[in-house]
Formats: sequence, C-alpha cells, structure tokens
Amino acid sequence: MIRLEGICVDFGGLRAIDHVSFDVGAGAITGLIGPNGAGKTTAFNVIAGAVRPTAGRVLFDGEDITGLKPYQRAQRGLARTFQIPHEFYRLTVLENLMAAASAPEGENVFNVVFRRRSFGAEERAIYDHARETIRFLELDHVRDEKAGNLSGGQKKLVELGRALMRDPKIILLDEIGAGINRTLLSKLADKISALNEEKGLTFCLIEHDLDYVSRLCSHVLVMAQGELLTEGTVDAVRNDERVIEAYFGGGKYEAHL
Ligand SMILES: Nc1ncnc2c1ncn2[C@@H]1O[C@H](COP(=O)(O)OP(=O)(O)OP(=O)(O)O)[C@@H](O)[C@H]1O
Repeated sequence: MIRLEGICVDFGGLRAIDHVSFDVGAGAITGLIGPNGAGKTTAFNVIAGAVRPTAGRVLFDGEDITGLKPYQRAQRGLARTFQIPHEFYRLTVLENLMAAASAPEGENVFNVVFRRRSFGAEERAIYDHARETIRFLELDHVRDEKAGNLSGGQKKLVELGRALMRDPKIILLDEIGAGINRTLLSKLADKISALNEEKGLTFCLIEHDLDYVSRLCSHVLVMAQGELLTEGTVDAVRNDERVIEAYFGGGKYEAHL
C-alpha cells in the first residue's frame, strides 16, 4: 500500500534517514520499531507529507505521492495519529470527531461544530458517523466532556477516533500506547485488531513495547541510526543480533538513550 524508495532526509547537517526503502502491505498491521532517534517519526512524517525527503519517492497504492501536500494525502485515505495528541482541548469529544471529518485544513470546523441547529444532510451524516465511532471506541460516557479534561489514554482513543472519521485506508499510529494504563492499552489493541480484521483497515505503528508489537503486528520493520536495519516477524527480529545490539548498545547501532 505504501512504499518508500531510497528515502533520505537531512536536517541541516544531520542525515536523519539514509536511503531507506520499505513496504507497508495492504491489509496488514506493520510495526516500525527501533531505538530512540532511529528515524521512525521522521519516516512517518515523510509518508504523511509533513517532511519533504531530500531524495527518494513515496508511493501510495502505486501512485507517486512525493510531491503531494498532507491534506492531499489525507484525501487519498492516509490518516495518522501523533505521539502527543492533537485534540482541540476546548471542544467536546463529539465535536472533536466531527471537526476531524471536515476538511483536513480545518476550514469547515466552525460550520460543522457550531451550527448544529442548521444541520444539513452532510452534517447529519458526520454527526451519525461521530456517534458511531464514539460508541465503537467505548467513549460514550465522555462524549460531551471537553477533550482537555480527558485522561492521557482517553485522549489517545479520541486521536484514533479523529483518524477514523475520514474513513481512511491506512492509519499511521505514532506511539499510541505510550503512557496509557494496561487496561486501556489492551482495549486499544482490541480496537485496532477489530478495525483491521473486520474492516480491512491497514495500520503502520511505531511502538517501543515489543510485547505489544508482537500482539498486533504480523510484520516488523526495524530502523536504527536512520537506516532500515532488518525486517521480518517479531520473533525473527527479536532474536536478530543486530537488533539486540541496536537496542542494548555496542558497535555501530548503539542505542541513543
Ligand atoms: N525537525 C527536526 N530538526 C532537526 N532534527 C530532527 C528533526 N526531527 C528529527 N530530527 C532528528 O532526526 C533524528 C531522527 O529522529 P526521529 O524523531 O525520527 O527518531 P525516532 O526513531 O522517532 O525517535 P523516538 O523513538 O525517540 O521518537 C534524531 O537525531 C532527531 O534529533
């Protein structure tokens, strides 16, 4: 579904990504792992269009999207969540989801959220979709709560809900599990699996917890120091000496901790 071909990213004198090529297969849940500073978030930014690569191409379902803006990629079915949730903290959970369904640039937010009395058919459909998504994510009890008042884990669920509102083909999840409690983490994994199995939604996720990755991902990409170190099943990469070295130190790929 997504293919990176020979991607390089330079930040001033720092090469954050060095000739990286990989595929994120359609219908799969692919993990992107690696020590701190490996280039994982930068790779997501390249896929989403937030960072322009110095070299290389990004393909989405075979189409070269390297020159497209983030909202154009979103229109084609690419969604992402952020390490730090991007919710509108003064809007309620319901309003946050409805706002996410409008133009990715946010230009319709006020129409959709604040003119509820003059609902047209389109707004009604957005409202129903938001309610259905909230139900699916089991957020009904906080539906009218301001997003800024939610727990860290609930904000992550809202973040996933906002991504789902645009009916994406693929969602990039950037450390969606970080800092949330075990119960919510498990619920989140169930929701991701259900979306993948029942709706065929493709995921690529950055995650530091390898047990979590092994629960969800059939295929794992390992990055270290801006390069693709290896890829394969979780068990295979876990036992790969280069991966162990990258995480636990020594040699070229010493982890940046
Ligand atoms: N906007 C930026 N400007 C300058 N350097 C950057 C920028 N973004 C990332 N970097 C650098 O690029 C390298 C890769 O960073 P990146 O955030 O992609 O790593 P990561 O694998 O996601 O790390 P982590 O697991 O800690 O989030 C790091 O050395 C980082 O300091």
